[in-house]
Order: sequence, then structure tokens, then C-alpha cells
Amino acid sequence: MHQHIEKLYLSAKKERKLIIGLMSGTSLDGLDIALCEVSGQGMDTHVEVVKFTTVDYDDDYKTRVKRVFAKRECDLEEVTLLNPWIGQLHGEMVAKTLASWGVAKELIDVIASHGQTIYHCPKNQHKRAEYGNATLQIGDSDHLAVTAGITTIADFRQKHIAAGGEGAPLAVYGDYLYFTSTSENRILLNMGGIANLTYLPKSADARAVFSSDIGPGNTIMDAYVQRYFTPLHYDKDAAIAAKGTVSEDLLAALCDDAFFALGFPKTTGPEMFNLDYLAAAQARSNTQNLSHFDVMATLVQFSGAMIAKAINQCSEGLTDVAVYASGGGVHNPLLMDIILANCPALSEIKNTDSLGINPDAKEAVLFAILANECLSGGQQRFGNTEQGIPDITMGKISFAD
Ligand SMILES: Nc1ncnc2c1ncn2[C@@H]1O[C@H](COP(=O)(O)OP(=O)(O)OP(=O)(O)O)[C@@H](O)[C@H]1O
Ligand SMILES: CC(=O)N[C@H]1[C@@H]2OC[C@@H](O2)[C@@H](O)[C@@H]1O[C@H](C)C(=O)O
Repeated sequence: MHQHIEKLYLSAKKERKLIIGLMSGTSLDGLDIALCEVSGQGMDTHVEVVKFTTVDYDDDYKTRVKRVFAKRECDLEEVTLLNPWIGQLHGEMVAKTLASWGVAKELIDVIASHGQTIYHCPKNQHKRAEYGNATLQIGDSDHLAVTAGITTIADFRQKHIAAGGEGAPLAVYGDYLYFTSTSENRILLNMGGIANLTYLPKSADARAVFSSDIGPGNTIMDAYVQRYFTPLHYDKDAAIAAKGTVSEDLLAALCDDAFFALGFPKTTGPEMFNLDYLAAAQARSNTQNLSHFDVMATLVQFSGAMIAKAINQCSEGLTDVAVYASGGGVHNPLLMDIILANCPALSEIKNTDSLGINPDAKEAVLFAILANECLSGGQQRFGNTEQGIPDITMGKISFAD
């Protein structure tokens, strides 16, 4: 038996594993690194986030990735060069972070790497009959594994598509296995660049679980700030939006798109929700001359209103629904206020801290849970492909040498 297979077999048998979950999201803010002690599997999964950090990307990384990010046409050589380059960079980031934590790489069972999404195109977006759903994450895991010296499980989204899904949201698997409660119905709301939610019934019936992207979280706001408020990367604490006034005409135009009429589940990305989307809405509503502050005020209202609409749709007819938020959007006080103000059935929105998981770490923890399922789980049935939750084992394995 190959030594790597034997080591993986021994890891898979361990009651407690040390798994490093990695997430690099559509906001391109940094690499989330969560050192997780994972025990059990399936509905008995328990995670302790031993250490967490976000290693910020420098402007060089952002500039390089943005040349190919969410663009229908780009330099294929650049994509080819970035794939190993990001994998190696992520491996170096992990190695340096472990060293700073004083954790020897030999103690780590596996790394679980999401990679960097550069293009996401579900059928509702490309509308090309000859193709199915598709998505592309780069940051090759062989380069990551060799650089970090740790076996790496990666590229989770492809199997989801192979089994009939759209490759996202994958949060539903981790949410169901880890956050299901038999005392309350729960909505897990993630607000990164894109907002997505998972509905967890207190019946714990996997067939009643529900998950979908909603629309933009921070992605258009970030792009607007990066264009007009250089060198800022985002509207910290909504300081810019707070100075503006919502344009009802622009808001109506932003909300008026076929994507929002699609039923759930659905997925999207910055391929659709970007500054071109904003410009088209401004042209339709003749609001091209708004101040930057008024545009930002309207964008945060747009995200908040669409998120609230999805929460209301999900919880219609239910009495006890608790909402737990995660992702960088939890730090935007104006966004959180708008959501709550538009959800009459809610008295508060908690964040996942109250469930023991740092809201900034949740996505990285998700991939650690998916890797644990790849090694030791797989028994939990979802069997709900129509709802975008097929029963599958996700991830490709890259050995360290
Ligand atoms: N203090 C803050 N005030 C306002 N917004 C904030 C604050 N901190 C973070 N954010 C927002 O959160 C974003 C980062 O969130 P997160 O890391 O969850 O995104 P992501 O994971 O890259 O996105 P996705 O989940 O779509 O892949 C920032 O780009 C910014 O828009
Ligand atoms: C293609 C892709 O990277 N999608 C992301 C993005 O970021 C949020 C939302 O859109 C979600 O659908 C997904 O990531 C999270 C981790 C998910 O799969 O649940």
C-alpha cells in the first residue's frame, strides 16, 4: 500500500482530526485559514476552531486575479499561469501561518481547499442548451499540497455539478450536519460578495432542507468603492452609504431583474452582479447623476431588501425561525439594520458566534467539514437533487509528494 494511502486511511479512522479549512471568496479580501479539530461525522460532526486567521491579499494578488475574474473573455495564458501560482501561494500562506501558530505540519491530517473562483456559470446564466452547469476554481491543489507538505482535498464544486447541482451553495451540507437544531427552525445567512442562505427545519428532515444563493451581498458595493473611493476596498462600517440617500428609482431598477423572479435554488456571482449591472439599472432609471454616496446608500438597500425578501419567502407560514448570519456582511451595521427592518417576523438577527463558530471562519470551517465527510462520512443522505442538494462525496485528493 502506498504510504500516502496508508496515512490517509489512518487519518480517516481517527476520532479526532486536525483539518485546515481554506476559503478564498469572491470578495478577494484574503485567504481564510481555519485550523479545525473535527470529530465524528455526519450529524455527529463536532468542530472546534482551534485557530483562525485571514491572511489579507496584497494588491499584486488582487490585480493579477482581477485580470481573469468573472470575465467572459480573458487571457487564457494568464489563467494557466495563475492556477499553479495561486496553489503555491496558498501553500506558502498555510506554511507561514502554521509556523506562526507553532503547529507542526506533521500534526495536520489534511488541508481542505476551496481555491479561488474565477468564473461561475450555471445554466440560468449562460443559457446555452448544449452545456450544463459549470464553475471554475483555480489554485491547483497539487501545488498547494507540495508547497505546504500536507495532503490536500480540493475542487469540491465539480462533483456537486456532476451529481446535478449548480456547484453551490455548498454551505448547506455543513449547515445541516453542524447547525441543525430540534428546538428551532433556523436560517443560516451568509453575506460575502454574494449572499446565500440555508433553511434548517427543526424536524431535522434532510428532505425539507433548503439552500440557495439570493443575489449580491457586498460585491457591487465593494466594486463601487474600489472604483470611486480608492484606495479603499470596501465601505467600512457603511460610513459612505450612511452619508447618502436611497434613490427609489434606482432601487426599483436594481430589483427588477429576471434572476429575482427565478425560483429557488439558484446560484449567481459577480459575473452578473457587478458595475455593469449597476450602470444598466442607472440607465433604465435615468439616475446616472446621483452622488456616489446616494449610489452606495441605494446599493446597500438593494442587498438588504433582496436578502430580507428571501428570508421572508423561506420562513413564510413559520412562527419560530431564528436567523444566524455569517460572512463579512455581518460587520455592515446598515446592511444588518435594513434586513431586520424588512423582516417583520424577526426580532433580531444573531450571528454564528452564538452557535460557537466565528462568522468570519464559517466558510473555511465548511470545507473542513466537507473534507471530513470525504474521509470518514458519506452516510448522511440528502437525496434532494431538485433542491440542489445531491448525495455525493466531494473533493479531489492531492498527496504532498
Ligand atoms: N467592517 C465592515 N464594514 C462593512 N463591510 C465589511 C466590514 N468587514 C467586512 N466587510 C465586507 O465583507 C466582505 C468580505 O466578506 P467575506 O470574507 O465573507 O467575503 P467572501 O467570502 O470573499 O465572499 P463570498 O462568500 O461571496 O465568496 C468585504 O469585502 C466587505 O464588503
Ligand atoms: C461559485 C462560488 O464560489 N460560489 C460561492 C459564492 O460565495 C457565496 C455564494 O456565492 C456561495 O454560493 C458560494 O460559496 C459558498 C461557500 C457556498 O458554496 O456555500
